[in-house]
Amino acid sequence: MTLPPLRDVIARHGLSASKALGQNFLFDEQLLDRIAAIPGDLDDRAVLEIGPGPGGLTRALLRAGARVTAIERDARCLPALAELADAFPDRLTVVEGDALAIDPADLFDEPYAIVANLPYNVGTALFTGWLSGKDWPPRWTSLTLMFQQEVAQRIVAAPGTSAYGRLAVLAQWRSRARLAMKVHRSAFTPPPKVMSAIVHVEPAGMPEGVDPRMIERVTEAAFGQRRKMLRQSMKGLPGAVAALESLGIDSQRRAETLDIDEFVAIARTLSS
Ligand SMILES: C[S@@+](CC[C@H](N)C(=O)[O-])C[C@H]1O[C@@H](n2cnc3c(N)ncnc32)[C@H](O)[C@@H]1O
Repeated sequence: MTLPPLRDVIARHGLSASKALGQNFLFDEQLLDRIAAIPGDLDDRAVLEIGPGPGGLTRALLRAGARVTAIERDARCLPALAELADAFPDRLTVVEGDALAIDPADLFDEPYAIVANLPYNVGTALFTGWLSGKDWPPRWTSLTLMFQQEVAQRIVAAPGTSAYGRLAVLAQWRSRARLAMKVHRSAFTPPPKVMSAIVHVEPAGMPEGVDPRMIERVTEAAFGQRRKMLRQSMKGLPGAVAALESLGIDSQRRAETLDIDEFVAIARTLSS
């Protein structure tokens, strides 16, 4: 199927990029097809896309065979997306609204992959929300999300590195997170100031006996004062210093030296 070039779609619908909505569009269809391939075979799979804009990534997902539900906040993009829905009958549903105010579980009665190229602040807020859910495994099967490269590195960071912190523990304690692709700033129109990267996350087994809120409280305390020794930074969390001792974790260590299993063990001790 031949679709009009994305630049023509933008020009015809007058979609000048809005800075307030964090709009940086991707036009390179080969790049978009490579991004749509990251979640794996999408043929006849349900996909939630957030922030389709003029529909570049959307058309790549549709080409890959996905059935796409897309949430877009900018009403100016709707006519362009309606044209795409006509070109792929019964395969694209567009929901106008703020993704932060919509529960995706209400839009699907089957598991779905989430794919998005979002503004930084919205992306991080949605990401932490999706990873913090009480029920595990979640209804989503994977997250494929564009971030500023520096944020992507914090998500996949290993212990002992300066990028390792709350985001890494949140993304890795019951999921596998990998940096799937770096995207040069020049690929976007208009180009953002910083480089971007796509992170791919899949749910993994949930460690037993750990309250997800406790993981957050432990990492908040430990990394809240990341330069301090644990015996100092964890003082404010009742039972935490005793938990370190019972687990044989030296309280003179600093947060960034603890691996994910050690954070899980501390949270488990405090959850019981
Ligand atoms: C970086 S652009 C990406 C557009 C397109 N997916 C692409 O890759 O070219 C981000 C898109 O997210 C939309 N957006 C921003 N905040 C949103 C929100 N809270 N809910 C839904 N969409 C949002 C913007 O209007 C814009 O279309």
